[in-house]
Amino acid sequence: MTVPAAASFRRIGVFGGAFDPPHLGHHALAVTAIAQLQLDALHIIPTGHAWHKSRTLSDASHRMAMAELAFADLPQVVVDGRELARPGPTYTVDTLLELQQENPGAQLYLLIGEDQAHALPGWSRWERLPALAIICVAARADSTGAKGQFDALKAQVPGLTVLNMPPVDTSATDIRHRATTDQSLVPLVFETVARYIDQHHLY
Ligand SMILES: Nc1ncnc2c1ncn2[C@@H]1O[C@H](COP(=O)(O)OP(=O)(O)OP(=O)(O)O)[C@@H](O)[C@H]1O
Ligand SMILES: O=C(O)c1ccc[n+]([C@@H]2O[C@H](COP(=O)([O-])O)[C@@H](O)[C@H]2O)c1
Repeated sequence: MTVPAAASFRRIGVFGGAFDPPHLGHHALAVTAIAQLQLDALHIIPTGHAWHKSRTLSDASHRMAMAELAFADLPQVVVDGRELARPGPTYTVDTLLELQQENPGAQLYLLIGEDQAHALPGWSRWERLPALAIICVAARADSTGAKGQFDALKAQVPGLTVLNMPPVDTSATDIRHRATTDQSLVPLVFETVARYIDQHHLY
């Protein structure tokens, strides 16, 4: 894969999510993006008011703490709580505009999983996103067979890049279900995160 930005500029990844909890699929995506896109920094951004999710998310403090644990081994990562501090629904376009202002000349890379890639045309002011960041998509193992549609999406989203990573069959939904049914979480999350979930009686 060719790396699209000029080498002299900082390359900043932006990876938002509920992270309720952060799991090995998120971590694999982060590791892949740092290597393939040669990121200088990767902002992990837990979602504030997730207007697009029907369930109530765990408290922001827990999701921040778990994100710190889950990505602790990656020196490029900054766990960034800006969306948690924002009143009202949070939109990615506003986050990218802020990061662009804070980092003049940097190339931003927006990292999303396959499910969100297909939902992209429903995002707030989504047509503005390709001008703000190169959108990079990771395939998901639990996809509903919409893979071929990356081609259709590429036609709609200038610069859309597909990350070269084997799909990781993990979802936070599955982990929360395991927690409520007393199954081990460790194959799907790091031990530190599993311990945190247990200690704080999440899920
Ligand atoms: N296994 C995975 N492989 C690739 N991308 C993933 C994976 N899991 C989540 N993502 C992506 O990470 C981002 C944040 O996801 P999120 O925190 O909602 O996790 P989730 O597992 O999808 O959660 P839930 O099951 O509660 O919907 C989204 O862009 C999502 O597509
Ligand atoms: O900006 C939007 O309209 C928008 C709509 C849906 C999702 N997002 C962002 O996409 C990221 C992943 O979302 P999710 O639901 O998979 O955790 C997270 O940062 C959300 O804020 C953003």
